[in-house]
Amino acid sequence: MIKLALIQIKVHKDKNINLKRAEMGIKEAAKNGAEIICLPEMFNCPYDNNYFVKFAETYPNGDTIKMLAKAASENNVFIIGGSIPERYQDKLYNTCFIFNQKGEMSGRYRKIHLFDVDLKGMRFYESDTLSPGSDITIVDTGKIKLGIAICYDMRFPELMSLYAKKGVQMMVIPAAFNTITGPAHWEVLLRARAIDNQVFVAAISPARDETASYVAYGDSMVVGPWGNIITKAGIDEEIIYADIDLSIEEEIRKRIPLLKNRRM
Ligand SMILES: O=C(O)CCC(=O)C(=O)O
Repeated sequence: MIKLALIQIKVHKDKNINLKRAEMGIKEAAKNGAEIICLPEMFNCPYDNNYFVKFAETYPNGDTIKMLAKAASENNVFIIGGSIPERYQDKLYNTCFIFNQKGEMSGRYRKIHLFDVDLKGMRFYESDTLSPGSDITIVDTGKIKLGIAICYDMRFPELMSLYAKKGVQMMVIPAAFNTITGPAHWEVLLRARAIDNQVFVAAISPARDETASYVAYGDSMVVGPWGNIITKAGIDEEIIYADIDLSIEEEIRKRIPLLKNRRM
């Protein structure tokens, strides 16, 4: 059994408040026995192109990056650090930093599929300020192999299949769906990707803030490899926990051997 915690927090316009809230959440989750702790997409910065440039940080000296490394070692936990705007050379990325229990960076994932959409009533072009990443990121905690994707990435099944083919046992997806696509697609996509690939899927959203320029959906959840919802948050701030039992995944893969039966 591996104890997982998803920290669904509100994102404020003040970065320091976001860091304090995340730090407190990590401490609480660790005290409750969580071994792997996950934060939401853009947890340190409003999900808004106007803020990405101002809030961006560079590894290893950014405040958020230092806080995550310290929190991982102080609490002896593995942290999937949601995502933050990262400055690298002359570009900005939507990046997830991952730290092991010693506070060492054990992976970094830059969102591959940027959210460039024009929905009725909402236009969002991440590519106005951000550049796409190009590499998948797999981290081994010693107990479980995790694949990282960010939000819109979950709409691209071939990315998730690539992770499954490479032996990933759980997808961790920091995300921030909204109140238009959330009710329509969030749960269906997460359950579908879990069933497609017979993996656990953990998706972590910010809590809903109706006053924000982009209203995140909430409803963070952990889905099992059978497509069942193991645990689910509401729309407010909350930490949810799940016990991950990899023998269930093994059993499901034995019963329906998709990886073996696959012909393309
Ligand atoms: O795909 C969606 O509906 C939402 C995606 C999104 O908000 C994101 O990629 O940050």
